[in-house]
Amino acid sequence: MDTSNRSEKPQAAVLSLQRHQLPRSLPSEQSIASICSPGASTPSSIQWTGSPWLRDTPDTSPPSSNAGSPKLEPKTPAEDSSISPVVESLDGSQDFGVAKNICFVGAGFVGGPTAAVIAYHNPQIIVNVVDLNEERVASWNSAHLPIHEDGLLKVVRVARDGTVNAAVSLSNSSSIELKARQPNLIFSTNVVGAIEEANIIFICVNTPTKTHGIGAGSMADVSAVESATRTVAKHAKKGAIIVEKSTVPCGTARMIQDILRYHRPDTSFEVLSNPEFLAEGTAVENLMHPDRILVGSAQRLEGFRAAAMLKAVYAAWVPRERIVTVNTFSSELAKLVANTMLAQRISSINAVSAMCEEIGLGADVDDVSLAIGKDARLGSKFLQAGVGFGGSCFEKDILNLAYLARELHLDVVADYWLAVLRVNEDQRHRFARNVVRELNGSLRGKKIAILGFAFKDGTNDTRNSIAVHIIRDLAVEMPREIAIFDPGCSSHEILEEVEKIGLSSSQLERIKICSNWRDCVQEASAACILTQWKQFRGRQLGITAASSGKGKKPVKAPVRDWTVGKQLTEMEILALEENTEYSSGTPEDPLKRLQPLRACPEGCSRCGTGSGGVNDQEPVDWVEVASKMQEPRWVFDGRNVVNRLELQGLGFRVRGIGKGLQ
Ligand SMILES: NC(=O)C1=CN([C@@H]2O[C@H](COP(=O)(O)OP(=O)(O)OC[C@H]3O[C@@H](n4cnc5c(N)ncnc54)[C@H](O)[C@@H]3O)[C@@H](O)[C@H]2O)C=CC1
Ligand SMILES: O=C(O)[C@H]1O[C@H](OP(=O)(O)OP(=O)(O)OC[C@H]2O[C@@H](n3ccc(=O)[nH]c3=O)[C@H](O)[C@@H]2O)[C@H](O)[C@@H](O)[C@@H]1O
Repeated sequence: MDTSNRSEKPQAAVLSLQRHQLPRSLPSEQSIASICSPGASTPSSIQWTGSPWLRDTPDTSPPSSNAGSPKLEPKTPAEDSSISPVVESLDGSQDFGVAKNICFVGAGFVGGPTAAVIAYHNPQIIVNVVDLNEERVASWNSAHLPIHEDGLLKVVRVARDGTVNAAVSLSNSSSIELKARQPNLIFSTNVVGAIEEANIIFICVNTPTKTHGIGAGSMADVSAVESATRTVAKHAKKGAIIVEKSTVPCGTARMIQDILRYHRPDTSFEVLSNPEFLAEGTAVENLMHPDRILVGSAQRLEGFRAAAMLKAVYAAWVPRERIVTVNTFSSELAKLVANTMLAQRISSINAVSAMCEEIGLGADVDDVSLAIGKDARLGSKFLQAGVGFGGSCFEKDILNLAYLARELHLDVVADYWLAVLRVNEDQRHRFARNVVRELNGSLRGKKIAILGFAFKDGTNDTRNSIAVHIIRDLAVEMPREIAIFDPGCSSHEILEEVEKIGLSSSQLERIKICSNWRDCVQEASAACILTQWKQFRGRQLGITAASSGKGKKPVKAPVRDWTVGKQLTEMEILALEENTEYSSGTPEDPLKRLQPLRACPEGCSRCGTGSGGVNDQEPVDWVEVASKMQEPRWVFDGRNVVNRLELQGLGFRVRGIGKGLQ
């Protein structure tokens, strides 16, 4: 990587960057400086190729043509975060308007569930969720949602389909009436129509890492945000509030504002940052009980008003003290930092796991996690060692944060964040190397079973799964077969990801996707557990082994006299469902208020496979696995989910993560 241009950067720009005052213009071809730290070893996939904020010639092009990261501007005194406490005093019940119609642009993993939960708790607000992807929208409108998340179907059914009148008999022989609820959640491809109606528009589109051009492999591609914003700019009604929900580089709210001004110079819009912190697999739980809701606004009266209006939407179910308001840049930065620091904990414990394995002498990373997690300053979460973190966000957000650091000439800081990724990459390679090494250095003629493809349990999301990286490493060894089974992902989702990793045709044809664990392990020499699905712990092994530990939180609804004839909130109805005795109904619908499930078209390919296209849910029977696998029956437990001693008792050789051999 060429670093020679660094000294040619305009000194004024450098100084202003140090004061967080970034020039607004984009780089010309000639002035693009490589920002790779001299001598720094970055992962091979990460190349610092451009500096989108540094250009000494004025940018005269319309904002809509600016590709790549947004531009940052000097803060005005009014935007100083020190005055943000003002927002805390605005509670939305004051004269700032009340949202009646909300639009989500982007019905993905975040847009769909977030819109559904907002609609669920705000029956008086119409929530439109729009997407360009017709198939996805059709799926949201069916009984088979495109996303597999616990509890999501019920939330969607209540808001999308409405409910029927219901009566509940209480144990004190009184009863209460639950009035029917009208539908208020609509999924469609009518992007323009929904934008035109909305008071609040959430932009919730994808922001992957750029794959080509300046900043390829490191910088966030905000082109979908730009494109959605252009549509919003053309069609939003006067006074609509635009909310940036996607995870974006610092300064994107300003870019959105620029696009809005360009298309609608005579109308002023407020842009808020409201990043999402849900984790896949626990999306509904996280949305129902968020640790915090973060709202970033411009630090002026209109910004505070807009923030207050958004706060009022969340306050329908989130305690006000959990709704944090800051300035827009802090909010954008906080999201990237949160993900990076969560990933950093995983890399830290995975680095320890590598040491445990090398030390030998029985050092066990799970013991270390347990011991350090008891320290209240460290806490016990995100200390589960494993085969590394996957998913669509951690890697891209770390790259995004490191890119910003590099832009700010903070090379040591950038390298510090990138080390989190380097450890993660190394953890995956180490795992694959160990498989090959334990199988005598060659996989030729051998079958390898992959148990788990989703990047974590509880989701059908296969994007950037850890499995796919390990499969690539193993495929190079030309095994007879690599068989993959995941209880949460459909075969086409798995195949789509596998096809992206650039395997040769002879490597690809050795990969087989199975719909149950029996076929997967049949005649395999080794089984690799790559996702922490509870089914993999096995029938014999109980449910006490390390797991993702998602307990259902008790519903904290205010206790009051149920018989008072006021319409109950959904939180209160949830509490009622948990606390009343009922003689009929189903666990999902104890009060019998749901509308019948929407009928599928004849021959629906997803009927019978569960709501998320889910495969065989039967727990793995390790006794049976032992009879099906071939010697030497290796189990490489990349998630430390099985009971090693019990499996060894069944004749398996077991290698976990961070388990020093005794
Ligand atoms: N997946 C996750 O768990 C989390 C994701 N995020 C962030 O949220 C954002 C969205 O992520 P996902 O929902 O996972 O992405 P996704 O890819 O599942 O969904 C994005 C959707 O936006 C649609 N879209 C793109 N351009 C559009 C346009 N102009 N008009 C209408 N629809 C359009 C796409 O068709 C797609 O369905 C990203 O910035 C991500 O980093 C934040 C927190 C959690
Ligand atoms: O911005 C995002 O997309 C989201 O990214 C993560 O959520 P997510 O990636 O869905 O799932 P996590 O539970 O964070 O798991 C990420 C990866 O880390 C792994 N992990 C997690 C925890 C742990 O202790 N060890 C570990 O290896 C998981 O198996 C998984 O592969 C964050 O947890 C969310 O707060 C954030 O909103």
